[in-house]
Amino acid sequence: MSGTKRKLSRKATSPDKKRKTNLDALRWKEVSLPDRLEDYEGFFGLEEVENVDVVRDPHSGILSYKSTTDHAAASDDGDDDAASWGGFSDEVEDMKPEPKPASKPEPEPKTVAPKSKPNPTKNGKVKGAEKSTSTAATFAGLENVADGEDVDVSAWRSLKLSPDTMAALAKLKFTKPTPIQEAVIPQAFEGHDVIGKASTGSGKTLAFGIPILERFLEKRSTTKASNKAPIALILSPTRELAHQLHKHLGALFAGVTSEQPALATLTGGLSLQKQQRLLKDADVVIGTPGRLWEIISSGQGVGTALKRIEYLVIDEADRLLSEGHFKEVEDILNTLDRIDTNDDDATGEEDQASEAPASLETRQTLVFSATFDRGLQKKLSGKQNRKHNLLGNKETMEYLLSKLNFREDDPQFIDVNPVHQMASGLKEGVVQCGDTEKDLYLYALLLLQQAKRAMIFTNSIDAVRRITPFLQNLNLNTLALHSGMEQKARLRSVERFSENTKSSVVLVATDVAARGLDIPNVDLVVHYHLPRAADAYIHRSGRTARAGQEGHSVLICGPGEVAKFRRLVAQVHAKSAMAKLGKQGYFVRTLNVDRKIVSRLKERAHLAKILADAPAAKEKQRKEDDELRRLAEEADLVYDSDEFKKESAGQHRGRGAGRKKKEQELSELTKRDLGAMRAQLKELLSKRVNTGVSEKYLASGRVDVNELLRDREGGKTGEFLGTVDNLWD
Ligand SMILES: Nc1ncnc2c1ncn2[C@@H]1O[C@H](COP(=O)(O)OP(=O)(O)OP(=O)(O)O)[C@@H](O)[C@H]1O
Repeated sequence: MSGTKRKLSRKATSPDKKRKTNLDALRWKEVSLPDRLEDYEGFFGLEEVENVDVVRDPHSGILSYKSTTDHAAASDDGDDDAASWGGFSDEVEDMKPEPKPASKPEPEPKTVAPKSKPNPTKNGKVKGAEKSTSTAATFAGLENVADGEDVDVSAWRSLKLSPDTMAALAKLKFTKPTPIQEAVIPQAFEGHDVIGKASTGSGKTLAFGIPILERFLEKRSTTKASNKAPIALILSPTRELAHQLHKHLGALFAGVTSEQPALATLTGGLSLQKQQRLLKDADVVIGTPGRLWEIISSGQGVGTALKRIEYLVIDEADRLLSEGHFKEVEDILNTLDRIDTNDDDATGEEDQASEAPASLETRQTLVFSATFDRGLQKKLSGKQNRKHNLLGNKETMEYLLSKLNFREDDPQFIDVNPVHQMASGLKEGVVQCGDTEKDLYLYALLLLQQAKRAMIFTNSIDAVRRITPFLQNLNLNTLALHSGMEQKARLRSVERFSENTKSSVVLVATDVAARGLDIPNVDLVVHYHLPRAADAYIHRSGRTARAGQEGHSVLICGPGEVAKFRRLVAQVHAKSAMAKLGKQGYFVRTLNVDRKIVSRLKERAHLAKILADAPAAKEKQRKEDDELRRLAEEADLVYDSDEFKKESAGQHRGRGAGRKKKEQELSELTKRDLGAMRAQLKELLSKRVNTGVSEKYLASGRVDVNELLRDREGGKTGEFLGTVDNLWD
């Protein structure tokens, strides 16, 4: 099975009501499938359409489709169900732009630079949203914005934005630009290529989103509908980030009162046909390299259309190639850059006679991340930098930049936080514990913290699979996110974690969630495993303390991880350390979690762990048994699993023997054993835990993590790295 299946349902109608139409112009509706079907490889979904007759020509035998009502066929302006798709699930809010005018004036001749700047509003005040000076407003607040109230957006005036964009910003209650927006937007308007670095959660999305919107607004009055092509392509390393970008940009575009840019997001795991249909009408295309290349290489003029983009944006650039997208990224860039002399492009598509010349000269490239190699700027300007690359991503970034066809010799390098890598409102801590105590300490930390919403990062999918039921067994509302999950389930987890920002919820994830995800009000990030590289630590920690808010990042550190963590912290805080030289500098504080309290949680954690691990151990055992039985049958032998286990028990020695024994014990637990444990755990969870301090109880979270992480003037309590003098030890 492959692709989306379509089902036509027939209804009798009089022939005079029928309109001949083509398949893509019909109003296809998605049919919900049972969950088990979603895992079918290559099967993206089922769509159906009503009020359509299939008519066979009596002479030629050719089939055609005739709509029996005006509603069956989607109008040419793209007003179909597919065009309304966007955001985190197939049913999410409608990002569909207003219907477009039937015709537009001729396109303006292409200019090289600078791009013309839009008109500012007179006083910077925009009707249409409430007055606010908050810079911590987020897109999540958009739903609450009431039209008809005033928001003072005069701080944006120096950027000379159009009234439409000013109105859109007012609706978002974004009263002033963030530093990266203030620095990048004028450069983009002047036609420069930009490489932008700013800490996590500092508003990089709008630093490129606003110039794209301005260009769209400027162009829309001069572009003929028939000559329409996307003006921007945004490449994202992960699917989640691509959908996040769609949501953010969609929220900005939705504030434009006149015609809005249409977004198409192309990611794997969701319907290919739907995305291809959206693409036809798109002004701004967001894509992950794999799916984007799949669509470009399938032909249909997509590569040709994308050659005309005026903005190429690479978000989280230092991650793009490390996601294994090397080949696709290269193919996409080659397609964008190829100047077609006669007929074929990379995909074998025929060039359209009406195609505008390749936009190589006018296309600007905007590259962003929170973590770039410190020596990158010098490299770019041709100076050799022999220093070590502290973030370990030099090669991939250098390679990517060498492949990008910048318009200028020297792109503008904008680093708005050269000293501090981490968000300013972030406090970092570490909990030290034994290797086998991590689950227990994680539970203790989640109970002790005042925070309600936490993201737990692990280095493996297996760990996510294990920790999620462990925490669920302890009555913590826990969701999972990893790349082994079916795409819709991934988006559902993010959506459920994001949607109710007031409830207590924990998201356990691999690094697939480390970048770009902008989920409001995450109070705590926990690194269950030490991240493999410093940039991962920065991006994971950056899921909290966003948009000027406060947050905490805590590493649960086993004995074997201490030295590596010290090195990692030294890398991340290297420049801050220089800046603070001679003064006390605590970058990461030890959280002295009271061992007495932890020991009172031990029994709960032990039971929860058995209950979480037993099903997986049983499943593994079942698979092993099946395989051995099959092999025995092939050899004409009788397989007795009990006998086999007894024999092999004696053989398991050395590394992994303990784990194997534990797995076996778990797999042998009966339903009854597990039921008894569940009852015991329930009993324990119903009781409060005495913290031993003046008869205080843990249930309400008596220990304040914030207090533990507070800077103490001259004091050494809770210090992890000590003074900066020791930083390089
Ligand atoms: N000018 C502004 N005023 C107030 N809030 C803003 C402004 N610009 C963006 N934001 C908000 O800041 C939050 C973070 O923005 P964004 O996701 O663009 O950060 P980022 O720098 O791309 O982060 P990351 O590096 O983690 O991807 C978003 O919720 C966004 O709504």
